[in-house]
Amino acid sequence: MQSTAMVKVAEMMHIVMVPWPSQGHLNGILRLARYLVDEEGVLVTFVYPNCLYQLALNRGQSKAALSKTAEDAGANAATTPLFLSENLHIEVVEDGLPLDKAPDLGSFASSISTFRQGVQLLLRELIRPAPSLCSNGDGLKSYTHSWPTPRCVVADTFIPWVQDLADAVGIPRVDFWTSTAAVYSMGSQMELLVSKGVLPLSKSCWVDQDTKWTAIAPFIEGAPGLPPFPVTELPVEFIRPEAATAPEFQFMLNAFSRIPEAHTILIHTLHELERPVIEGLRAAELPVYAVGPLPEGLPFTTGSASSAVATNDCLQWLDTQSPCSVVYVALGTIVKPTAAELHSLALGLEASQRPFLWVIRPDLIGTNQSLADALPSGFLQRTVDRGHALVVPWAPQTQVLAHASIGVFLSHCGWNSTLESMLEGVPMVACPRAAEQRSNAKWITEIWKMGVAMEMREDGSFSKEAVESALRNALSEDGSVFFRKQARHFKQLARAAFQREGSSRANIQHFLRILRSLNEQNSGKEQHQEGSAKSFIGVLGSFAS
Ligand SMILES: O=c1ccn([C@@H]2O[C@H](COP(=O)(O)OP(=O)(O)O[C@H]3O[C@H](CO)[C@@H](O)[C@H](O)[C@H]3O)[C@@H](O)[C@H]2O)c(=O)[nH]1
Repeated sequence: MQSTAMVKVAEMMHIVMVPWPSQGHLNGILRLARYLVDEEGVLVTFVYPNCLYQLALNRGQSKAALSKTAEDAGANAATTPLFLSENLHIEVVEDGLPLDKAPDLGSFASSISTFRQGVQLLLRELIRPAPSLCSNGDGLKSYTHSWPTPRCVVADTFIPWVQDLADAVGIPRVDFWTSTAAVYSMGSQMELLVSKGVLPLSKSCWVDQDTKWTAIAPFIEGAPGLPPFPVTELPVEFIRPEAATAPEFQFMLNAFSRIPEAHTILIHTLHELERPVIEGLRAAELPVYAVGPLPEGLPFTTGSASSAVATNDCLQWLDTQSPCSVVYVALGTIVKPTAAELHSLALGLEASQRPFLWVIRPDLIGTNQSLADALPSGFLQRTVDRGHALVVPWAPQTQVLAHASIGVFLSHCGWNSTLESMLEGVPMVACPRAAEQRSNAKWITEIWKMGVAMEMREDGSFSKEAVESALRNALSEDGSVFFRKQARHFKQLARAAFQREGSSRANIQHFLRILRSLNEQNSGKEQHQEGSAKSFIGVLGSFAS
């Protein structure tokens, strides 16, 4: 006889979630998983790419902390499902990526088949009607509990092949986008821009063919919800001179060209932040829903965020600083400033005469270099040794930003960092380096006006003077009052998103109603029946708001 708990589980909605294997992409979707489980009573099977799992362990997270059961703590991470809570099932899947460095688009492209195969096996396993207790011999374990067939697979926009896997098992793919609606809108135009011959940019568009950042190309028109904008605002991978032959370009083109196949699109943004763009995307018949900024959930969502050493070092040092005085500097998990840029940052920070907490990841320092070698001569003695600064390999960023001593966040404008800064009402100094960060920086500084843009040279590099001047502007008496007021306004909006009447909460509930309705429509039908995807579109239409 089934227990009451088992009966209840059988009635619950089950969703599979697949991130793109990089920290910046993992964080948002993992937060969504936790939210669905904790607040909406959904069962989630979450694919955790092995390279990120190992990275989290290496950064000081104990296996026991990653997995809440004693059995899992001693088991082989690559093959063992981890149970973080009764209703959140983490499945570590081999991704073929190197464990010693953050994966880039290039390395991911070459290892794609390993990850794809792992996800495919998992999906097939989950769709099996009856669970079994033994290993299936493919390195994946079968479940020991009977969760219902997944209703959909939510996957990062960068892994569009999940569409094929979802089609094969007869469930819809839901696209999860980890950046702004604005950049999604730009991406939705990529195929068209290629067919019109606008992209890849012709070499004649470049002032200097060795320069990655400066283009004299036309404005782009027609992106849903966006006014015409200069081509240089497109993500760097779209426009760099070597784009035509770069694997990243084809990779992006492939990802964005499969947008129309997704049954619904969840964007990790806030409706109130990007209303015209979201409305423009909907008018273009893209079923988008803003579902951010998702609250931080799992302790390991930010790598070593809960690593006791990093947390204590940073927070204790921040406790010794005056309110709103400290510059927090962190460039995310991928961006690699050049040696000259590291020097400009160091000297600009020193010249600003403000206390600072600076994250310098180990991979930013040469293999045979020490931290001191990577920085200007005597810099650490003049700053850290005198108690004016702290330099760490990794910081508990969300806790740092929440600390009362933080005055400004000098950031590369990665979207997670931007949302985290917004959630704490911290003004920003924008130092975009790659990907879609130039567009994010524009919104932060020109539209939301919650920070200062650092002046860039034509080739996209920056000087010590640019760092110093941006910090002085942001922290000047007038500047700090103005930017803090703006940042506080967005903090309120961001925090309201998941309150009772909050827009993102309502959007998530709306999305779940669509899935439930699909469930009802399909009840009594075969799970693998062709056409379930089409009926999903029908249901979506009837819910469209
Ligand atoms: O010392 C650190 C440094 C980073 N983080 C966390 O790591 C994440 C970094 O994410 P993000 O700010 O988005 O930067 P990237 O890792 O560089 O993210 C990539 O992915 C993002 C999401 O698509 C894009 O917006 C970026 O441009 C792209 O570089 C954030 O949650 C941070 O809290 C820490 O916890 N501690």
